[in-house]
Amino acid sequence: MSAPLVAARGLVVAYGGGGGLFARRRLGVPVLRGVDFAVHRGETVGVVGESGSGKSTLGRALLGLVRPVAGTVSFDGIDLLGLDEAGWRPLRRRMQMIFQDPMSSLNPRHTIGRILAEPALLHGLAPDRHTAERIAGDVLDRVGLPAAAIDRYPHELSGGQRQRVGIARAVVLRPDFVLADEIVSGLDVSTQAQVLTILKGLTAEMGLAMAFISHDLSVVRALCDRVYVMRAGIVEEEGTSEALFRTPKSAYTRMLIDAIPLPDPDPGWLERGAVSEDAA
Ligand SMILES: Nc1ncnc2c1ncn2[C@@H]1O[C@H](COP(=O)(O)OP(=O)(O)OP(=O)(O)O)[C@@H](O)[C@H]1O
Repeated sequence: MSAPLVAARGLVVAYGGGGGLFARRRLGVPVLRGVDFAVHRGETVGVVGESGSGKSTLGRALLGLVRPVAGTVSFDGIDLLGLDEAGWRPLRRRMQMIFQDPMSSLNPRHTIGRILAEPALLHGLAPDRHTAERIAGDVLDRVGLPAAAIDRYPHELSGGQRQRVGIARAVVLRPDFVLADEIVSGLDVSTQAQVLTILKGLTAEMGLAMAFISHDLSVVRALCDRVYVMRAGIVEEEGTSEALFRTPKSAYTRMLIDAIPLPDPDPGWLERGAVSEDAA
């Protein structure tokens, strides 16, 4: 297999060091305790595990938002831990995040058009405002929102529509890698299916790599090529979705799978999720 696009090796993260002279000595118990992780180009990788197992911390470390005390993180072969601000600049466009709560990550005073057009201008994907607005319109259309949404504000949209904007804002920059952390957990099941269908289509179309953090194993099963199971800061098990859900190796993974409320009788739900759009 080709070299991974995103890779972490021996990752150790501990919170609570604070500042001060003896900060290093005061590091708390590690939240990640030697994690190896990789996402290849075009691959959607799930990260599951019980609350507090370190999923979000792993995601933050991959984007350089927390600094590990040991281990390495690389993106497209570049050692992220050795980068200064100038080194990060060209990478910021290429690594994007979709947040759980788009309401708190979208500027409430900006229209959807501005929220989408500004990053395109800022990162030089559009030479002028007119082109940026056209790009914004195209992306809105791609996530199934009507053209009129361009003049709306985040609070004027439904939760599902806002999450489509969150996805649009991530992909408008044509990134190589997207981190999605619990992005559908606040939505009802049918809206979840619509949002995930859009995401699945976009990753396939754009050849996007994605790390998809979720506590919902049935969603991960339907969406992800490969899965990491986290437990108390380590990778308990890793495998293709097919193998891991069919024949889990560890008792912990089996327990998580057994805890899925009802076995999905219809594995095709994700493909058909976009049938009833809430885009109006
Ligand atoms: N900023 C922080 N400062 C201190 N401790 C933190 C911080 N962020 C997370 N933690 C702790 O690190 C551990 C792992 O948290 P993390 O959010 O990575 O887990 P998670 O698997 O994503 O959990 P959840 O599914 O509940 O979001 C938890 O014990 C949490 O309390």
